[in-house]
Amino acid sequence: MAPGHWADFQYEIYLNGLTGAVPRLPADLTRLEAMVEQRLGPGPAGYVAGGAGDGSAIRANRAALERHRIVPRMLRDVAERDLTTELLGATLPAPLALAPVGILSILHPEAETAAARAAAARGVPYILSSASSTPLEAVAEAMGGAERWFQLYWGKDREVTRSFLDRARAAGYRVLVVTLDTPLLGWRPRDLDQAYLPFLRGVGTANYFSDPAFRAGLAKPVEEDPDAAVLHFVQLFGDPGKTWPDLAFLREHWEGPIVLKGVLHPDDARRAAEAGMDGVVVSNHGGRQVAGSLGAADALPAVAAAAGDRLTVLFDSGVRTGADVFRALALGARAVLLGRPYAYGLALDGQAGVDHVLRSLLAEFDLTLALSGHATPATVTAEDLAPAPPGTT
Ligand SMILES: Cc1cc2nc3c(=O)[nH]c(=O)nc-3n(C[C@H](O)[C@H](O)[C@H](O)COP(=O)(O)O)c2cc1C
Ligand SMILES: CC(C)CC(=O)C(=O)O
Repeated sequence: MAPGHWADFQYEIYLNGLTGAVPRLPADLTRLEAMVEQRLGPGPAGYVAGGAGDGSAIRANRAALERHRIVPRMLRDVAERDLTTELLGATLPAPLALAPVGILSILHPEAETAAARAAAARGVPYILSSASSTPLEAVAEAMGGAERWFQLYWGKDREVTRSFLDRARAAGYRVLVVTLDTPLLGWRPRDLDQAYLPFLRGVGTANYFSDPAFRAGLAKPVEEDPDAAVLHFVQLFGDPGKTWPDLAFLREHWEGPIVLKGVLHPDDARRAAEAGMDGVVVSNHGGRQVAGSLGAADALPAVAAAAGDRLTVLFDSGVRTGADVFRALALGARAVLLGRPYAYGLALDGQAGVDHVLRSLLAEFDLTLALSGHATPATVTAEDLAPAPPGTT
């Protein structure tokens, strides 16, 4: 993708209109959630859309972004735009990666492989979840020559962790994203009320069940006693006993960049830098873990200030539009991770659906950038935002 051409998707859609063809998915990505609710059963749709407790953290994520209004500037030559972004030693076509979203096979049979292919085709990094429905080696192949990022659920069994890191390295993953905010699953009423937990049926366990260290911990092979294997997975999946000094183990066993996901407090960002980490993702896990927690965008400026130039700051939780990408950059992020919207695109139209979501978001971001007076993401700052008047969000 040539720099600055993301907005061409807009013309492509208009030109299709000459033949009467309209896109299969809407240009307004906020409509996807309702479409998925209609298309899939309440179990999978609820699992993806749902959040912790009363859903207040999901609402807080949106409110924290919408509280900031963009202040467009005029006559600043935005004819040639370049969205390329240097991130953790790589050049990305835009300040965007796809967030790790586990168990995608509840949404589409091609699951992570389809999402990885869609991202790779546009040069956007896809962060593969530990809780993938497809083994990491197979997804790496689907990524082709694109950047490979692996998200680690840092569980109780050190040998399994070590084995995951070895496998990820051998499969060409370069960046390790360590998710800190899910040592336990949050209280999620939509799943509880439907007794819907796909892991109990073995969904999302592909990396574990294919892992020699995991298999060594079982009394019988997975194939002979799958229920015992699931139980073992549930027991070792998260580790609420971990503390900051434990990061030394990961630092020792991973040579590439390490990014800690789920950081919301500036002191935690400082500790990440002290532990030799390379970046943080400011995130509240899409409001799925702590009901009542602050909107992730509310945490961004202070974490970015604490990170300074010691850490690369990424952001997710609530990104739905090109304007949201702009806001996150203005608040201090270098790039954003897109979560639920691409999972909805996958659910509705497989790889093509993810492609549609990616191109729509980046076209809208490119246009937002241009129409606000910027030719590159690097010049966007907090000066481009104004607070929404009280009572309007
Ligand atoms: C269905 C679902 C599964 C997720 N699985 C993972 C996961 O396996 N690992 C992880 O670090 N985060 C996971 N997340 C969190 C996302 O990476 C990201 O933080 C979140 O989706 C951002 O919120 P948003 O989608 O509302 O923007 C998951 C989120 C959803 C919705
Ligand atoms: C716990 C996982 C396997 C997936 C996840 O992170 C989530 O559902 O939020």
